[in-house]
Amino acid sequence: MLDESKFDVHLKLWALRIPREFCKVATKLLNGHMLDRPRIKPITEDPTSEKTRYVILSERVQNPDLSDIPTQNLNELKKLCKIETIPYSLTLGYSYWGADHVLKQVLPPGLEVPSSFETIVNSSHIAHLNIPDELLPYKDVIAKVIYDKNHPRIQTIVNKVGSIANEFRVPKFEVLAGKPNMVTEVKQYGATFKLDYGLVYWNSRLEHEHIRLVNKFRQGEIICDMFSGIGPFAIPAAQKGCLVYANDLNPDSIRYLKVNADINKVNSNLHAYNMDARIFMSQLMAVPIGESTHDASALGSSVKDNIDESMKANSEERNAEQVIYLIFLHLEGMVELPGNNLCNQEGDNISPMDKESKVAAAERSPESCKEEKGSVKCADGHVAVKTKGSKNKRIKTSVPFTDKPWEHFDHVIMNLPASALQFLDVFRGLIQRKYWKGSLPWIHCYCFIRSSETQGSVISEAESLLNAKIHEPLFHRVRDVAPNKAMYCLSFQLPEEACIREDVTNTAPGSVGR
Ligand SMILES: C[S@@+](CC[C@H](N)C(=O)[O-])C[C@H]1O[C@@H](n2cnc3c(N)ncnc32)[C@H](O)[C@@H]1O
Repeated sequence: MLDESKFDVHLKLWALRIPREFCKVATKLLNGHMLDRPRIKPITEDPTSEKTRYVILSERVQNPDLSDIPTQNLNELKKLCKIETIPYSLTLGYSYWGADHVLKQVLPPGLEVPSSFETIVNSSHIAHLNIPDELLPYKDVIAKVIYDKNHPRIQTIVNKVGSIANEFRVPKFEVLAGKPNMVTEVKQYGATFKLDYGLVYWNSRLEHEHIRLVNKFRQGEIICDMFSGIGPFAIPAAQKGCLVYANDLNPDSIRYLKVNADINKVNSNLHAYNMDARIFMSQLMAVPIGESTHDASALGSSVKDNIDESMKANSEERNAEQVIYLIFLHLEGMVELPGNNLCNQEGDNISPMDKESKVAAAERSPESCKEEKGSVKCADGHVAVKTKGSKNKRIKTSVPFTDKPWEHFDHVIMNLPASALQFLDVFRGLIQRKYWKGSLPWIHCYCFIRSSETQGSVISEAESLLNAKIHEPLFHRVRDVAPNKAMYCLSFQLPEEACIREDVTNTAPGSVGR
């Protein structure tokens, strides 16, 4: 327990009682001789009369004859009004002192005082401490003081326990003071994110990176976010008018992603999935039974609309190919085969090829565009995103979504820096030439580079996982995470030799180029 009375400091001062209308002129004449303490007003009420005020004098004014104040100033004031000198006691208690002052007295000398903290963002009510080992015996008192000094802005004080070892990248926290409420709301560039800091990954320091990457996307583009978290890339991309397929292994992240899609009114162009990223990409590229194919034999052409009727007959075969592909990856140790939990948040069938459970734009009446959750879906699959009444910078546009990722997607985001590179082999033979339209996608793969490593070594690793040469890779330094470790974003266009498979019946999927 903290004995708050231990911090009381009693000051014996002098004050001048003056008519209240002379306060302003007295302030000028007594400049430099009034009490000068942070957060304390030197002119205060007179408890005995409404018509007078106390001007509290500085600790330096020791004599009741006021000989410490220049006589000329004092005489000028006396000429203007009647002044009366009275003793004035002031106690500066626990509530007056800042956290730094209090903790310096509480902690043993020589230990650094941890009066600063990080909130998960400025507007958040959660203060996040990183108490070093030598201060752990004092963690409760540190938390109490920081809580008392920052309440009500701060309502929960947490301390990170251990290092992040779990696959969801969620730090463990212990609540040291305040309400054990880890649910908070943060804002980034016009988007609102609700999250439970104890259940999902969140890092405010990535704010600039989120927006940097999203700025590269254009409205109407199709984005696959393999490790989406609660959506700091996915939601702004959807706001911009992209169609986003977002996935995360952590069910809580996907729960909050859906909440955030609702809050930001982008449900109509964001699909959320909860599975391993490898399975997600494979499922995304699985072609549905009965799906008509296009003669898209040449990569690089933008629109192919000659329907190849003969391919329809092969749809069952293609569906079987997707199953073979997953079994193949499983046998290779690349994926866990999906169990019953392979569904998205609404419990839909996992496959994005299931048109019924996805954007049903094509099934709508051709005459009308229907308004739905802040956007307008039209029969031709166009989505017009509204801006009215929303603070968010959503783009008013008409977006020609294909909603057939096996035909085309533009960008893949892979923000799992500790191991995203290892997932690059999922792109081997992922794209079937006969369905694909347009240019090949860009991959944005986050990684850490230690001082012992080079960008060249990262490229070598990526090329060996893709089994293809990467042309014109781009590295962007995101931030330093430790003295000899930095986070980078490696962006490159997926090489054709890595990702294209001609005919799955002849070539075992996933084995392309091995
Ligand atoms: C570093 S966080 C990035 C989250 C978000 N994209 C962001 O920028 O804040 C990595 C995310 O990957 C998820 N994750 C980890 N392993 C995964 C896997 N095998 N498949 C899919 N998601 C995974 C974690 O749950 C976590 O939310």
